[in-house]
Amino acid sequence: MTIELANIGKKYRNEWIFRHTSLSFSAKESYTFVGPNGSGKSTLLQVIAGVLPHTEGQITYTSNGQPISIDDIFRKIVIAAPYLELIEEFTLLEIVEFHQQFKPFKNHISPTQLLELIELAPHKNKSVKNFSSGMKQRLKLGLAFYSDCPIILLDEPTSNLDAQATQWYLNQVEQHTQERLLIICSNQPHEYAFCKNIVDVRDFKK
Ligand SMILES: Nc1ncnc2c1ncn2[C@@H]1O[C@H](COP(=O)(O)OP(=O)(O)OP(=O)(O)O)[C@@H](O)[C@H]1O
Repeated sequence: MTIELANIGKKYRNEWIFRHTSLSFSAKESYTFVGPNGSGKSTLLQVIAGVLPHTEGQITYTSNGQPISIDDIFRKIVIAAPYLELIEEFTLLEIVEFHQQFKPFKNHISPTQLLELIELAPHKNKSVKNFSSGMKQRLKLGLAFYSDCPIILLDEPTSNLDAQATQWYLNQVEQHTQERLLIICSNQPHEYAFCKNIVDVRDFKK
């Protein structure tokens, strides 16, 4: 899958967050959006994910040379981000089962198997509202890494992760993103050191 941004802009009230943004994202490549706090990384990521509308310009998603409509793109993209909430009243197993109805896991992995793989199985009947922030982050990342989607978007992937969980994240990136288009938003070089394409969003502040 590829994504093409042509002259994209996003405005909140009178403020352009980014403008005249033209970028190409290729299949099986990794990209990181960098820039200081408030520079527009998360906004750009959410526009690409289709969860925020853009103000001007055009986004084209293509699979095997065929354009994909915005209505179908959500099945191709998975996003993990601090501001995207989990359903707190659900147990861990219920969340995973719910997620799988919309975005099935790779290799027909079952919800129970997923919990083993992301090392959260002992907590399967616990309400997610009682999870620590690091456990929630591991769950969001696990759902993203194991979903069978060609595009994976990660915002601040190691926020709330301890050193051991950060190493787990780096191992998962290596195992699960080689064949996918990966876009990260980050201010932490250790979470994107492997990434070849760095995009500074300050370049789109005009
Ligand atoms: N719903 C909104 N309404 C108005 N302004 C908003 C809204 N959401 C974000 N912004 C503004 O858009 C700008 C970019 O925010 P964004 O979260 O994209 O930055 P960021 O680069 O991801 O920052 P950080 O590194 O702190 O996560 C900020 O000035 C922010 O205040």
